[in-house]
Amino acid sequence: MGNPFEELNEVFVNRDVLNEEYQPDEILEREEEKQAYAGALRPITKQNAPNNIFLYGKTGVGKTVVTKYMLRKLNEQLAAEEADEVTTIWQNCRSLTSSYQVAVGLVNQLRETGEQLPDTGLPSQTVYRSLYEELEAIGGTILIVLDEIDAIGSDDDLLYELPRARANGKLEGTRVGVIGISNDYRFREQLSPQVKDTLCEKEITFSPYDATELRTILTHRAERALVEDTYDAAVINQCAALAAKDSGSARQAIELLREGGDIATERDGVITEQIIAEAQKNIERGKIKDAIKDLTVHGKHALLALSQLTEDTGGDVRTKEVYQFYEYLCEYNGTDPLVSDRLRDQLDDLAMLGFASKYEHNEGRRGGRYNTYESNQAVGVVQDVLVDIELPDERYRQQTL
Ligand SMILES: Nc1ncnc2c1ncn2[C@@H]1O[C@H](COP(=O)(O)OP(=O)(O)OP(=O)(O)O)[C@@H](O)[C@H]1O
Repeated sequence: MGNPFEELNEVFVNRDVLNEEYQPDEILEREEEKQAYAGALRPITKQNAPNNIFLYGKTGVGKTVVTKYMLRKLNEQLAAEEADEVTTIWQNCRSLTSSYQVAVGLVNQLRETGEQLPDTGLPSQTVYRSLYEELEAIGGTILIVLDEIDAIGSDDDLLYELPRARANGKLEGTRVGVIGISNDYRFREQLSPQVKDTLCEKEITFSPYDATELRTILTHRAERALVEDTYDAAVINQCAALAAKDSGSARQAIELLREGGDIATERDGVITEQIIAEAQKNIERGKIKDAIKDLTVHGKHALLALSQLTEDTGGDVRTKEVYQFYEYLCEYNGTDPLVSDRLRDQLDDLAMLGFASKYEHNEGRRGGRYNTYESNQAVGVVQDVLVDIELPDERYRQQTL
């Protein structure tokens, strides 16, 4: 028997080209956005104060990749002119839900391990002072990129403070510009007028890609990632069309091609349209599993109970039946169950998230009004993900209920 690795039919020349972290040397199909970005960054090349820039667009439409590209090009330009390069600080704000946390995140990026600030407990002004000290120590022009800036919510005074730091005498030798990135347009709308005026000094909107644009981006990647003749134009078109129809996200299109490549490598080394259809199903299944993992502990118990009952009864499960099994399941696993009204909320949430369907019944005076639920997920899939929750075996279940 040969080495199992030799049995694979490799389709990739360089699979990393289809990875999220890959930095393409060319940005395609974003000419207008690059122009607008260059315009917004231009004062820096003239030794003037930087603008603040706000980028908005749905997920996967190139906000990050274009920003990284533009910052690289900016420094290349400055180096060519023998001017001082700018310093960039990239802060993802995903789990940072206040100005305090973002400021601490920034300080800690700039400090050694032993000198980190605590996540809570200091007065905000102390944290801001530390931040200004760190920025002043770097000097020159500093661009602070706040990715997923919407996480900061309404606690946005850092976004007021930072751009005004120099005007307010907090910084002397340093110029700071903020680049905020978001895929939530409501965030921009809810900003206080003063913050909006400064942060959104220059705004660049990234629209979803259409199928033609995605085809260009994908073709360029495929030429660098895949062995010739392991795919054809129809496969590229299919990935582009599926992603354009769903989200307009280049990430989704690239992911489809990568997953297709993985499947083909385990088969006969050719990516076909059928394989891309399979890849799409795999990715969707993966997303469902991730979403189940993200449910609250009660959401998980409720979903497991509902999917088991859906399988046992064929669907249309009444709330009180779900409750009975849910309560039992919680106790079996050592979790305190919610009261039945709160379980109803959990079931409504599951329906809203697409995990379950809810049916409203009204049988007039005789039967009254009631709801039934049905799980859209097979109990096997749910149980595969929720390995921590034990489902008692059927005989035991029948006896107990
Ligand atoms: N115009 C483009 N040319 C080449 N690659 C692109 C282009 N646009 C997006 N990509 C690729 O698509 C993927 C997603 O892009 P990116 O991370 O920039 O999206 P985003 O808008 O920042 O999304 P999110 O809001 O989810 O962070 C990356 O792998 C990126 O390299």
